[in-house]
Amino acid sequence: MNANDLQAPLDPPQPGNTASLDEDAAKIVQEEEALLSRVKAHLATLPPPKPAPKSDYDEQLLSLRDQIASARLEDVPALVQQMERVTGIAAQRNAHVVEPVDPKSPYFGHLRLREKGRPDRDVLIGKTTHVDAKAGVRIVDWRHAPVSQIYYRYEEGTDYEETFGERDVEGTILARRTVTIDESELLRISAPQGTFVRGMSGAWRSLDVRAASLAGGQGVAIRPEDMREMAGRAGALGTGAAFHAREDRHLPEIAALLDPRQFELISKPDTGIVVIQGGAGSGKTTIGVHRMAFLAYNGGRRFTADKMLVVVGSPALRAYISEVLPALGLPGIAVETYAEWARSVRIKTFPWLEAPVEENTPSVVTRYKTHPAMLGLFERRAKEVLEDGTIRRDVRGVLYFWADVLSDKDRVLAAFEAANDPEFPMDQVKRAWRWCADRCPAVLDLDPGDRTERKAASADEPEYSEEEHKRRQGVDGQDASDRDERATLDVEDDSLLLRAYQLLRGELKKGKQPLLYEHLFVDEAQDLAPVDLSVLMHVVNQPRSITLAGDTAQRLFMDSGFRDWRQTLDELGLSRVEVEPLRIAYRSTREVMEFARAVLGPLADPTPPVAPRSGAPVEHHHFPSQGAAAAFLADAIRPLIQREPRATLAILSRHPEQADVYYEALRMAEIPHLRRIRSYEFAFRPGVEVTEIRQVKGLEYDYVVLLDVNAATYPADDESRHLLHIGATRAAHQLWVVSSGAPSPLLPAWLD
Ligand SMILES: Nc1ncnc2c1ncn2[C@@H]1O[C@H](COP(=O)(O)OP(=O)(O)OP(=O)(O)O)[C@@H](O)[C@H]1O
Repeated sequence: MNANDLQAPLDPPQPGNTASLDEDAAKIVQEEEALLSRVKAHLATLPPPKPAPKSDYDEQLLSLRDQIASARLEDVPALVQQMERVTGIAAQRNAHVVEPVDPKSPYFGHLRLREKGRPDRDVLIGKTTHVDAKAGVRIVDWRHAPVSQIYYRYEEGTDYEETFGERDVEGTILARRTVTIDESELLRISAPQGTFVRGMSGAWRSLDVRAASLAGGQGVAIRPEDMREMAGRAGALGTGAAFHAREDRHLPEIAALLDPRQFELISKPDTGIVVIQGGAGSGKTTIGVHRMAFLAYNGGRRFTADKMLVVVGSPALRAYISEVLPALGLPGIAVETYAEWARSVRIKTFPWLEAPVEENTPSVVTRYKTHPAMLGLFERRAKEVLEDGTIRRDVRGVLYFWADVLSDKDRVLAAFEAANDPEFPMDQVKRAWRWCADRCPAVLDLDPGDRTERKAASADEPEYSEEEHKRRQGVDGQDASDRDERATLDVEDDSLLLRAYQLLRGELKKGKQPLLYEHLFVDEAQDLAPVDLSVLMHVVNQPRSITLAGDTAQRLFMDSGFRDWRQTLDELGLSRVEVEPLRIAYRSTREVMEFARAVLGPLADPTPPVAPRSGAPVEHHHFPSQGAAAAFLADAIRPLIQREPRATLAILSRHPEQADVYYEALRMAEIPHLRRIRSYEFAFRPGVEVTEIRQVKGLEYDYVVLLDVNAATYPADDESRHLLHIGATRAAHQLWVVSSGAPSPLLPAWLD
């Protein structure tokens, strides 16, 4: 074969078992089978890949050089990019070998292109690049920009214009198909003409039009949408949708399914801030991690794994995405919750500050410390003290500054009066100020090195009452500051201290080096305060490359200072950054999304999401007591587990005590694979998990039951609305709502 072989029509198709398909569909299947046979035959001729020694990439580079020598012009950029990537990876410590093409699943996309004056050619999209012009096989990594742009942006039958290396190319997409190849077998083809699946017997059949549009959520697994008639009867849990589901329920790697809008966000320029506002299940996490893969591939040595940070909302979400990062070629990326990250950096920055963290911070104090007015005050005061030189420039000076700003009554009151926040009236501000004025000096006294100095400067301290003084001095008259109970930090102080450090001293440090990442992805950003985001933005190297993803409808920390994206971006000085909306809800069915939107009431986005899949109606089951509800659930769950052993079911309550009651009842009913999740230790495998809604943020299940959706548990307030919305949108296929007392007023009237 020569370099032009891919331009020739495909080998005569092997006759497949396509009897039930019409002529056009059969032709498509036969073309794809022939193509796969050719690729398989070629891959079988390759020597088995030798694991390259960790520090030696010469072999891979030599092989790529040989491929380039015999490649066609338009293939050269992909190969050069792969070479750069190998070189870049080799440069990292803990380097990993670039994977060869996996013969079991060599590609997931097929483009047939026609360019002016050239014969037609086939380009396959996969997870790594392999071009063998002689064998007529051209597989290109999905992250390789020009080719992937054609794959993701253009539809079959449309004309395209792209730049390949130095060359502008115009052409037409003759065919654009997404294929599922597993264990070297072609199992599914999605094309504009239809979706064709191969059954167990080897016979191909066409999914009906409705089912064919239901792509989503399960990665390469085949969804048994056409099995829906099996189940979905009212009063039965389970729709049949989880029958063939994946065993592993971590976030899937779904490069094959990305839609043009998602790809647009993933492939945004590597510098700049991309802010994604998308409803539940619209692919925010998916985009964040795929964008990192894209940057790592295209950004050369800048975006190596050790230079990227992912900040997630909970340990559960960290576990959820843990498997996809290595699968995307990103092993070793740090994934942390903000609280853990901030705490550890604060401890490293202020190692001598051994203040315990307060467990019962009043909500007014949280509001005070995370309020944008406080961030503004920190920024203004830092500028002033730096200008007038009234600040110690060492790390201890940062602590003084923090204490001073938080407890300077006049300035604080002026700042909050100017902010004029109706949700934070001045009497609450004063209460919070009192807390700080009380505690900050006690924290300063923890620093033995500075205690003497503190006493000398005591004229600046907030005044203690005589009683407090006595307590501080200890009843025996000795200095008892070491055991002053008020010498605690609130969780929110981590951010304030870190921000104060940045404002006064510049970059945070990792050892002696600046703590700087090249890319930051923040998921669930709506639960971070502007000050948290500000700290994070300043640990990213210039020119900044950041992805912020969040959903205002899923806010859980109502005191966190985040109101909406626009306001938060303005507060961060990012007024010109666009908020990128995502509209397609991939995870949940239309029925689930309708319910989830209804419970939001006035908090819902005026533009409803588009949910392409339809499924079982949401059902409300009302019982007089928790016992009766639990007995009913046990009866519904047992057959579900028998019918669909791969299903995942979440039974979600608002409070842990409620989850305990149902868990105990289901345990006594001997429900198999039952797990009570108390502290984010999710299994990501089939079974029944009983937990609280807060814990499942960001995760997904086939089926969800919301427990005790009673008026007493979910009154008509914002927090209840957000919680119900989050709980409901964990469901991919079916949602039940159970009440065991007077139902919540948030339930839509149409549910009964
Ligand atoms: N283009 C797509 N086609 C099919 N499935 C998709 C697509 N994009 C995302 N998904 C799937 O939709 C589900 C939800 O994605 P993801 O978790 O990224 O959404 P999210 O916006 O972060 O959700 P949440 O806000 O609820 O945490 C996942 O199963 C993901 O694989």
